[in-house]
Amino acid sequence: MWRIQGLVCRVLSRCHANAPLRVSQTHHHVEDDVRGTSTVLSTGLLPSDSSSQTGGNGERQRRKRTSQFCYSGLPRYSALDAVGWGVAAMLLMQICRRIHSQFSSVSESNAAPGLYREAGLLQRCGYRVLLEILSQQDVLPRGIPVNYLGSVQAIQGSSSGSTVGHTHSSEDPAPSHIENLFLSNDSVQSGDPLSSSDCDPKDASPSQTPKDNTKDPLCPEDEELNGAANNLKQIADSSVPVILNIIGIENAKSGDYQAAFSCFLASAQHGYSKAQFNVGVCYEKGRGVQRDKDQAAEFYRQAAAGGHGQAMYRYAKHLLYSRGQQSAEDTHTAIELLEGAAASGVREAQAYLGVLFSQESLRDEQKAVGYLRMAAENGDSLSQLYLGQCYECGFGVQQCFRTAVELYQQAAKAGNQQAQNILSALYFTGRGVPEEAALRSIRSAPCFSTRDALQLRLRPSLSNMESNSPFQALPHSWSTGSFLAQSLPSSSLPSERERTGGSPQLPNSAPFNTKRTQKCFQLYADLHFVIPRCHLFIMWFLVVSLPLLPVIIVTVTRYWGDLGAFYQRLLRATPKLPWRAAVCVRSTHDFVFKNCTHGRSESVLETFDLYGQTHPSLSLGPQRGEFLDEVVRRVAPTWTLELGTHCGYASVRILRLLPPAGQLLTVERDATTADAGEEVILVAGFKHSQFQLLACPSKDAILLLRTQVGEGLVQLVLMDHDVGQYLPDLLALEREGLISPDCVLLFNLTNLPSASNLLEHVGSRPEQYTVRRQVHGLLELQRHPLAPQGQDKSQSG
Ligand SMILES: C[S@@+](CC[C@H](N)C(=O)[O-])C[C@H]1O[C@@H](n2cnc3c(N)ncnc32)[C@H](O)[C@@H]1O
Repeated sequence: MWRIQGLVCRVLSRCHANAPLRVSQTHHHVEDDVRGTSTVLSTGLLPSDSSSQTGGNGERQRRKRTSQFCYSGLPRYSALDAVGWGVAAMLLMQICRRIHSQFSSVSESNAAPGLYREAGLLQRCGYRVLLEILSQQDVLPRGIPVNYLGSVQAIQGSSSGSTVGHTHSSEDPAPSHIENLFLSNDSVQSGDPLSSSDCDPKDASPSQTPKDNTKDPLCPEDEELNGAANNLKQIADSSVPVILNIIGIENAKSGDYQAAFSCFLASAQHGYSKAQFNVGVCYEKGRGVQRDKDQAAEFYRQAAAGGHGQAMYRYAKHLLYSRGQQSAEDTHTAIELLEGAAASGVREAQAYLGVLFSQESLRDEQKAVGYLRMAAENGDSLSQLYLGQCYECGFGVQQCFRTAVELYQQAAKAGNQQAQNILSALYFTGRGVPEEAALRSIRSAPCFSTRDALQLRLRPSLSNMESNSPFQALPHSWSTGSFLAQSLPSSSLPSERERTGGSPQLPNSAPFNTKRTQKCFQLYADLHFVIPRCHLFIMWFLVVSLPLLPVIIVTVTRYWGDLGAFYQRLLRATPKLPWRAAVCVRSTHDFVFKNCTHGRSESVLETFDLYGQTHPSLSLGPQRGEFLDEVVRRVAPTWTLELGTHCGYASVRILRLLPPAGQLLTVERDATTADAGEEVILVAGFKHSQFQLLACPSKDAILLLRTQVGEGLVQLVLMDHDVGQYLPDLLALEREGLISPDCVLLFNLTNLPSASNLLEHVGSRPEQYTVRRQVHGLLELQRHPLAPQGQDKSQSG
C-alpha cells in the first residue's frame, strides 16, 4: 500500500509540475498528444496548434518528436512514472465507478420514481453525449437524422411524447418481458449484447469511412497525426453504435421503450446488425414505435444482410409467409437465409429446415435428418421427437429402433408431451420390460412402422404452411415468439405449455389418444401398487413349494406337449361360443383397423401379429403364415380358395403374393365376421377385383363356386374353418370338379382329434393324395395329377 501511495504522490507531484511541463521543451509532446486526441473526439478537427506548424528547424524537430512521442518520449520517463500514471488512471476510474454505482444502487434499492428518473437522467446524459458525437459531421458523414432523435430525447421527460409512436405505459408489458424480448432474442444468436462480443469492431458496421481531412498538402508529420486521428475516429465510429445498442437495451430493461427504440434506430443506421435486429423487434412488437410488420421485415432484412442469425431466420419466415403465395425466388432466398441462420447456430432455423426438407415439395431426406439432428443436439425437443421418428421409419437414416427410443426419451425428458405419450404407451405395452417391449411394439405398431407414417405425421406442418392463413407458422414458430404468429398479439412469449412441447403437437400424430393414455397410466400405476405387495406372497409360496419342485418339473416336462395342445384347443374351442367369437372378431378388427397403416399389407400383418402377442387370436399367426407364404409362392395359383376368413389375416397373406391375374375366393359363414374380414382386406390395399368374399357356410359356398371360377379350377385350397367340416368340404370340392388335378391343399390341424376322419381318408388314398409335410400344425397335401375327377361322389352323402 505504501508503494501505491508513493506512486500516487509521485504522479501527483508530476501533475503539479504539469504547467511547466506543458511549456517545457522536454515534456510538451505528451500534452500535445492528449490535446490532439480530445480535439479529434469532440470536433473531429486536427490539433489546432497552428503556431507549431510554422517555425524553423528547431520547431520542426519538436513537431517530429511530438508525432513520434511513443518512442522519442519514453526515455524521458521511467517505468515507475508509467506505472504511476496507470495507477492514477485506475484510481480515477474507480472513483467514477463508485459514483456511478452509488447512483445505480440508489435507484435500484429505492424504486421511487424520482430516484429512478435520476438514474435515467444519468443514462440520458451518456445518451445525449453519444447523440452529439453522432451529430458531428466528421463522425456521421452520411448525415444521420439525429435531430429527429434529439426531438425524441427532448420529449422523453414528458409522458405524452409520441414522436416515434405511442407511449409504452398503456400497452407494453412488464419490464421483464422486455428484458426477454431484447436480451434473449439478441443473445440467441450472438450472445448477450452486453458481452464483450458487442465490442468487437467487426460487429459494428465498417460502413463509416472517416472523413478525409488531408485535402491540404501537409507535411509527413501532419499525415501521421491525421492517421492517428482517423484511427481514433474509426474506433469511435465502430464503438458508438455498439454503445448505443447497449444503452437501448438498458432503456428497454427499465421500461423506457421510446428511448430504447431511438438508441436502436441510431445505432441501426450505422449498420450495426444487432441494433437493426432490435429495431425490427420493436417494430414487430410495437415497442416504443407503432407496430409495423413491413418495417420490422425491412430491419430484419438489413440485420440478416449483416449476418445476424436470428434476423435471417425471421426474415426468411417473412419471405415464406407474409405474401401468401411466395415466388420461387422468395422460397430460394428464404431457404438460403434459413441455412445461414442454421449454420450460425439458430436452433429454430435448424428445426425449421429439418421439417421443410421432409416435405414432399422440397424433400431431401439427408438434409432433413441433418438439420433435425443439429436442432436435436441443440436441445430442441420437437426435433428430438422427429429425429426419433426418422430412425424408427428409416427416413434418411439406417432404421434403428434403439436410437429412436433414445431420442423419444430425450424429447420426453425435455418435456415433450407427444414423446411422453409414445413412451408411456410403449412402457405399458412392455409391462415393465421397457426396451425389449418398446422395440417390439414399435416394430409392430403400424403408426410408426413406415416412412409413410412419418410423411403423414410431418405433413400437417406443410399443410399449416400452405393453408390460407399467410401467417400460420411451422411448429417451431412459437419457440422464438415469431412475429408471424398473429395469434400472439399481446405477449410475444410462448406459454409454458407451448414451451414444454405440449402445444405444437401435429394433428393426428399422437398414436394414443389421451383417454387411452390415461387409462394406461392408471393401470400401470395399479400394477405398480399391487405387484410389490404380491412379492411377499410369491416368496412364501416358492419357499413352501420348493420341496415339490422336482415333482413339478417332472410333471411339466412329461405333459408339456399335452398342456400346449390343451391350451390351443381351449382357444380354438372357446370362440365357438357365440359371444366369445364376437368379442374376438371385434377386438381383433378394431385393433388392426386403428393401428395399422392403411394401404400397406405388411403393416396389416404386423399389426395382427402384435395383437396375437398379447391376446388370444384365431388368426393363422406368423409361423404358419410363413409356411403359407412359401406354398403360395411355389404354386402361384390363379384361383385360391380359403374356407374361414375370420378377420382376413390369411387372406391378406395370400393376396399379397398372388400372381397378377391371381384371384382369391374366401368363405366366412358369420356375416358380421365376414364384414370385418372384408374391411381389413380392403384396408390392406386390395380391391374387389382381386378377391371375393362369400358370406355363407362353406358347404353352400362350394355349390356357388362354379359361377365364380367359370371354366377355371382352384389350384390352392386353405381350410381353416371348422375342422369337422374339412372332409365333407374336400369331398364336395372333388365332387363338383372344382380343384385342379395337381391342387395343393392346406389344412389347419390344431384340433387333431376332430381331423382324424380327414387323416384316415387321405391316408387310405395314397394314389390320390400325397402328404407333403406338416409345419406348426398346418398340413400340406398334394393332389395326385392322375386322380380321376369326381371318383368319390358316392361317399359324399
Ligand atoms: C380359425 S378362424 C379362421 C382364421 C383365418 N383363416 C385367419 O387366418 O385369419 C375360423 C373362421 O372360420 C369360420 N367358420 C367356421 N365354420 C365355418 C364354415 N362351416 N363355413 C365358413 N366359415 C366357417 C369361423 O366363423 C371363423 O371366423
